[in-house]
Amino acid sequence: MKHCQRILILDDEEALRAIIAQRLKRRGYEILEAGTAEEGLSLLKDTLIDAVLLDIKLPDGDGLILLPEIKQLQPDLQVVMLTGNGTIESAIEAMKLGAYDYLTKPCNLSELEITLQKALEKQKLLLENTGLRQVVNRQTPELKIIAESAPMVALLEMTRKVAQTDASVLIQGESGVGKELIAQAIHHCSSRFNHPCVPVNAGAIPETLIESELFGHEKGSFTGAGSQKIGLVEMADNGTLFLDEIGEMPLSIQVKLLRFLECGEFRRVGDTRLRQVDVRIVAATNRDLQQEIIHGRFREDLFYRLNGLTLIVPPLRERRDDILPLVEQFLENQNNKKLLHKDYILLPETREQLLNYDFPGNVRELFHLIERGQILSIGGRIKPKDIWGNSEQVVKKFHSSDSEEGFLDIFRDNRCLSLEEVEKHYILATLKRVKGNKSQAANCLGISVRNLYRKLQSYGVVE
Ligand SMILES: Nc1ncnc2c1ncn2[C@@H]1O[C@H](COP(=O)(O)OP(=O)(O)OP(=O)(O)O)[C@@H](O)[C@H]1O
Repeated sequence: MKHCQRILILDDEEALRAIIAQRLKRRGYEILEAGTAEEGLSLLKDTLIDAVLLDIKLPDGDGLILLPEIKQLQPDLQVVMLTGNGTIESAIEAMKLGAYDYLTKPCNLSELEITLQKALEKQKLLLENTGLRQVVNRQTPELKIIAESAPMVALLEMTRKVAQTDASVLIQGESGVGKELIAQAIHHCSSRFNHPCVPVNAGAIPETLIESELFGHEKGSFTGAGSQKIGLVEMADNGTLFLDEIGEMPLSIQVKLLRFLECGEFRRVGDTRLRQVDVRIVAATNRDLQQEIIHGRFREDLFYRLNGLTLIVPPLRERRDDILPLVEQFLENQNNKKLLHKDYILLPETREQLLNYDFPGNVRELFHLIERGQILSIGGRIKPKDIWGNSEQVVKKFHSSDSEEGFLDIFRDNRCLSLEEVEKHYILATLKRVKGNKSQAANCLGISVRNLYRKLQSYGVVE
């Protein structure tokens, strides 16, 4: 998927074009040539160009008049003017109109090469800055992953190995286990670490907007597209694109994503030109994609494309050695951020109960519970009831889920239920218990409110 920079030489002197083209091709640039303004403009309408070498005197036009037209067609590209003696004043005028620099003929090829190189660096910086303004960069400066248990130690070892390759990675695991953290670790340990790691949450973007979020759009390409927008795939150029909750990607977008993954090429919405980027793909899901394929909700060909390497993050209940170190790290972080009272300690019975709890919402639920414990504790000593409410509730929590009124009824007639059905019943019972308060229910379940909404929508409970 490597993208080489493309330069257009727009000059009517064929011999000069040939010399410059030969030199630049040797440096790895892709070169296009045009001898007239008309030819140049027609190329710029169909092909994305990174820089133009533009002669001021053309047989069918003036470079100074052409310059604003070029900039209008492709605002990001850089223009270096070529000028004969006596037209230097025009060249200075061109710089006022937005040209990057000018060179006088006869050209010194080394100088020309350096000028173009600088122009292309500027263009890249401009693109990155636009990207940064548009993306909420959620990368943490120092990535601390707690891994005391044997399964997590093994997973981190695998993560390090996977990071050294450029293969697509699929991270699987229940909600809140730390899939996003592992994705960030892959990026940070890879050779792409000083380029962006851009997250895309397929479940959080409305279906009608996903394509333009991913691939960008041109001004006026649809109602509401008031300005040109660079898509997330372009922002991730040379870095990593993290496709979170890939299982929730609508089928219509899955086709477009597959095409992009196969060749690294895409089109902005409302643009006919093909663009190319070099990105590494890391995807994550808490769904069983094989099941999704069987039910026709996920494309098999996309699954095989994404599934270059698979990492499975185990649920917290299968790696209990991580529970207390995670709590310690959470408390330490909050102290560092000076959010709360300094010395919080877990009473021995609190530790005991945490170690025996099953955490359906995994690490995210653990952190929510500790946060609640901190707020309700007196003098920084976190008791079980600060975390789980009164002791009666605590006992109920540990007896599976009979705190959720009516939940156990679904098992009483020995019905055989899929995990999805059990989850649905549990969620609805929890919602009933908290009298429909969705943020409280999400908190109890250890999932985000957004995630809860999506699940309720899929049950047809909310619109
Ligand atoms: N091993 C770990 N060490 C430290 N913090 C962790 C670890 N695992 C998860 N966390 C923290 O738990 C929270 C949830 O993790 P994360 O968002 O990565 O989970 P996820 O599996 O991507 O969840 P979802 O499926 O809901 O998107 C985050 O605050 C994350 O920093």
